[in-house]
Amino acid sequence: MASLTYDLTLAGLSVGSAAALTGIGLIVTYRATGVLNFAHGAIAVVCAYLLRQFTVEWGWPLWPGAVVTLLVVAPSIGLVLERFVFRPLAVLGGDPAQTLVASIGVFVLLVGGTALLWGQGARDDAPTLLAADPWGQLAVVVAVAVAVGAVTRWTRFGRELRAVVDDRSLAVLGGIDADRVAAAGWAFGSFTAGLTGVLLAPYVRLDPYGMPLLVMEVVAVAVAARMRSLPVAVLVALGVAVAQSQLTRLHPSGWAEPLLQAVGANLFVVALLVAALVLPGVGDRDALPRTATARVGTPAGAWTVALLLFLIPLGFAGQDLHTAVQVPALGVVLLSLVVVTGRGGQISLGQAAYAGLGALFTALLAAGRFPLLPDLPAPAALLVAVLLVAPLGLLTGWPAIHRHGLALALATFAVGVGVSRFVFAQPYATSGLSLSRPPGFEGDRAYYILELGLLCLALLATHALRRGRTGRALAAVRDHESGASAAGVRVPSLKLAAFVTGAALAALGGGMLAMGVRAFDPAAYDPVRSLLWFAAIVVLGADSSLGALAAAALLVGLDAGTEGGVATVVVGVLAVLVGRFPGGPYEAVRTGFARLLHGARHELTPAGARARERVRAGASADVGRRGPVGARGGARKPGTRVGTSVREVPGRGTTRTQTGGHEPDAGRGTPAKATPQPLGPDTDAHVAGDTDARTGTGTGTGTGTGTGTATGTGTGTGTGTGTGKGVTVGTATATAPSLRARRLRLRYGEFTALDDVDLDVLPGRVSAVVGPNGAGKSTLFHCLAGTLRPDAGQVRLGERDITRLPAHARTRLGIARTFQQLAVFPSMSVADNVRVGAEQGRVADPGAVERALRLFALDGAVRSAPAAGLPTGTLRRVELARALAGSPRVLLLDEPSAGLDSAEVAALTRVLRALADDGTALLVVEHDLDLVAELADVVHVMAAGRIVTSGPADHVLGPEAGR
Ligand SMILES: Nc1ncnc2c1ncn2[C@@H]1O[C@H](COP(=O)(O)OP(=O)(O)OP(=O)(O)O)[C@@H](O)[C@H]1O
Repeated sequence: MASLTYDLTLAGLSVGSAAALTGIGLIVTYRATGVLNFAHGAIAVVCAYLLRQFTVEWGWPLWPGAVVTLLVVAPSIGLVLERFVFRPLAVLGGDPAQTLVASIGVFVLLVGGTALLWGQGARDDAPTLLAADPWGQLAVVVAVAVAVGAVTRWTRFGRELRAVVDDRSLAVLGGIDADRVAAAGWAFGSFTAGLTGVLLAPYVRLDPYGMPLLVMEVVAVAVAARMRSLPVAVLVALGVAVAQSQLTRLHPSGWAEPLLQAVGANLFVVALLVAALVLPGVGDRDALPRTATARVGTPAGAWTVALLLFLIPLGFAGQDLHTAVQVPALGVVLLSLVVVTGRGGQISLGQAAYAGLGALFTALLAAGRFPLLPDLPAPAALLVAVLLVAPLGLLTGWPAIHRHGLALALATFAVGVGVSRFVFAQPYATSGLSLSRPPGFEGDRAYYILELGLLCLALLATHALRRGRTGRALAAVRDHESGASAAGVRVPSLKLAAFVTGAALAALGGGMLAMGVRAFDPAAYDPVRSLLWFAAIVVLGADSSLGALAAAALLVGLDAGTEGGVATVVVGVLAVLVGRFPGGPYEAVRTGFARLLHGARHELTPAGARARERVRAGASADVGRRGPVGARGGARKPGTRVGTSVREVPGRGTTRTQTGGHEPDAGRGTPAKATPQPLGPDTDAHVAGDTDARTGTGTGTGTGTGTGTATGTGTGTGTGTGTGKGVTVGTATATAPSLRARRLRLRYGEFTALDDVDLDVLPGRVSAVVGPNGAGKSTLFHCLAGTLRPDAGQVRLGERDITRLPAHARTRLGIARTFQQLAVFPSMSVADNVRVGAEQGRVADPGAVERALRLFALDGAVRSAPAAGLPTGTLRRVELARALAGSPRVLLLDEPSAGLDSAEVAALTRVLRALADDGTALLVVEHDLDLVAELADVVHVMAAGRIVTSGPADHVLGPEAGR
């Protein structure tokens, strides 16, 4: 027994050494470049094939072949990738999601290239570099780990590496050549990949698809080491491998046997699931790159052309028709990615799992082998399978609630690999499950027609989900998750819904694929497919149903028309390039054609860009018009309010009176509304008018006060003489509640950021929080907005305790917010940005969109321009309009003047003041003391996590402030 233990340990150490090498390579590349190299396994396979080519095919001696493979080819692959794929991306801004897509592209490209060059079949004659005896391999691992540790710790290069890892931009400013460090990281990472490949190849099947996946399964080792510690990676690799080896000794009988066997054979997959789903996410950064999810405009007539192209196969016969049967089915699978990735912005590298489950369940149900369910006719089996798989979408949907970017990629990849190993690779699934087509549709032509029908249904479902309220909410989540949450979108449930719908569509497509070939083939739903499909949908227009159809046709057609692997290579090349072209490949092709045909780019400028240009022109004119208002407004004395109004809202029993001030130089300003806007019948609306928000020129009377009376029934009258302050934004809700914080405490580790903070944000008042950097202002703001939960204390809205409510729920109660860093939805038009706020806000008020647009002068050409690329001042207005469109009762503004010029600040001040006059409770966190003095009724000064002073602005800031 002792010797068996010893032998199994040795076997485990041998596998563990290869895993440790992979872990070391992944960590070093990640540390040097910030990229988790998904192509690591593919590089390993390329090197293994190359060594075999040198030695077996060309008859080279082993060691020269190994030296060329490992010391020349492998590092060169890394250098080429760094120079031509990842360095250009770093130059463009180093978006981690873009590099993730590129590394998946490299994976797909290398796997496809390997299949093209060496065929798709497995080889079992790979040369053995080191004997199965693990000691040699272990020695290599230890030597590599020690060398990396020594270089990192004691050499100049190591210091440079650490500097780049800490802060790349700072390191570059300090004179360090970050590209050289990255190149070295890539070269070393590729060397370890090559070494893993040639060491593993003799002991596993050398094939283009299976082996890269096998190598990538051990990414768990690097994740468990938090992409940081080499000793932890080596220990985890060896530990898991030895445990996996020892598990083969256990032979329990009964139900546990297959489970234990599956776990024993796939302990690295279990480790991957734990590392990706249970441990905190690594590299938890943003979602997908914009180019990956950019809405691709559909050229006129494209759907007609697509329809005709999809009808062409009806004229095919024989093998061609049989092949064509795969296209609609794959189209349905890819539509699932349009929902999840294209519209929802969620990375999903596990979609093949859902397609495979759909196929497997359909086959099992039709064969009467599904537990507890009777055998069903094929159509019913497909339907039930879809219903059963849909909730399993939570497997990836749940991790997506808290994970983004790389962490979500790993989680979904882990689920895909887990399902593949623990479900698809089990005897019941691999023992040849056949599947018949529905009666009446047995022939390929008839079945193709049935598929077209199902594809149309899937297109309709996708269309419904991408249009309207849900579609806008999904796009908002994709564009800016916190912004969406602040607008009131229920982000977690929407993500779950996207993944569940995606799983259902994938299951439908998977079942159709299986019926097409009349069998369940586990290889057709391999996790590598997930990567290929994801890359295909990203490069061919993620947020485009037409793109999904094109991708399906491309994947099936290219492989059928040429050699297997060509489609993979094409998709890989496109995915590698996707980050290089702003707007994605379509835009690049379109621009290229435009240049070729007309020699001028603008001639084919899409409508959105044209609108943007119009808007830019308009925006500058607009700012010009605002100039005088800003200049005048900025000079107003503190403590005085101009443009006073008296409003009565009998219906609500509210009377607020503000007496006006003196405007010393208002003569240059905007003429006031002589007659304040009567309130409409909808007295609940906060945003009722926009009389002169956009006018900034003219002659005023210099001084004066305005009065206005409005009734809740809309019959109000008003009189006024102007000072130019006449922004009327609607009526206050008489019952507008206060937002109150009591004894808020929050610690970041040992550091106390909030220490017993009390704060009241009252209706009709502007409260401001000021203080030095690090005082705790933002932390307090986040506690009020719901993005942070205090350790102790309470936040109340009126009588309601909202301390534990998330941000979107607070928005729906009427607490809107804006962000210091703009949080607009760049792919959406200005009007749609505002519409999201109206649809998800406190009250669904269809008129609120137009009112908010008018109030912020966004109702001209700018309304239909995509938000991406608009000037900061315009985007601030968009964000405010979105916040107001939800009819908030409390408005929280985090440094609202950031990025605005003085004219824009003055215009903003006017609108905010009017909102407060209208009954909204405003809280402003602001560094600009002039603005605070101009605007705030009450100022709270924070220092070291406490509110140290509170009072009227001129008391707290001094009478000179704001002059
Ligand atoms: N996530 C965090 N982890 C640890 N410390 C944090 C975190 N966020 C903020 N802090 C620290 O808490 C303190 C308060 O930060 P906060 O951002 O609330 O201050 P602030 O007054 O808004 O500063 P600024 O005006 O510079 O934005 C600071 O010392 C900051 O370094």
